[in-house]
Amino acid sequence: MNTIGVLALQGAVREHIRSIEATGARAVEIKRKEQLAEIDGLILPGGESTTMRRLIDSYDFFDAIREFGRQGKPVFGTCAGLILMAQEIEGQEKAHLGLMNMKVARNAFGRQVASFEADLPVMHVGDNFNAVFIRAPYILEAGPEVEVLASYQERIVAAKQGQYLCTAFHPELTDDNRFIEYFAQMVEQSKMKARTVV
Ligand SMILES: NC(=O)CC[C@H](N)C(=O)O
Repeated sequence: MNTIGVLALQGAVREHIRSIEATGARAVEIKRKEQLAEIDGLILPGGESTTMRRLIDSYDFFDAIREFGRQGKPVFGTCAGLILMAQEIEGQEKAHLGLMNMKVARNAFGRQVASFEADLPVMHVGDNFNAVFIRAPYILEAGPEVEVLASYQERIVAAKQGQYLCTAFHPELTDDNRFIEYFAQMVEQSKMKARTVV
């Protein structure tokens, strides 16, 4: 059985746990970096990226998460998690984990439309995915190795780069489990690959 962890320092953790369990995988709240050794994939949840970064540093997660990804293990960032994964953040001198070759803008849909829903076609996932946006970022620029999975009003809102996956919206807030199932498949494939290498 595959085990997927959710970084549980801040943000929408419980909803992700529920959606992971709906795929049949085991779900674990990750509160200490040592727990990363027990999981096959990691979710960085929505919340507040600056606060989450502060907690990542105080709990010494920074290098541990980067190393987790470098081993080829899948990491999925939603909303604030997407911001954490970007190599560049508009208007900020420094990025956070820098796992994906992309530049992102925070709170990018403006105040009036801070939260909204849209039904989007998502590559590999399917049509009419109910995307819930909450003070969402979007991807301003993506490098050639980044595959765009979904856009909304010509802004990129979901992407994949190898073992890294991210969404500006919150798939864990809907009952539609197709997105998390896609991530669970990435986790399964990376485990199979690791087995054949050994
Ligand atoms: N729902 C969310 O995760 C919002 C992200 C938040 N606006 C940030 O900049 O971190």
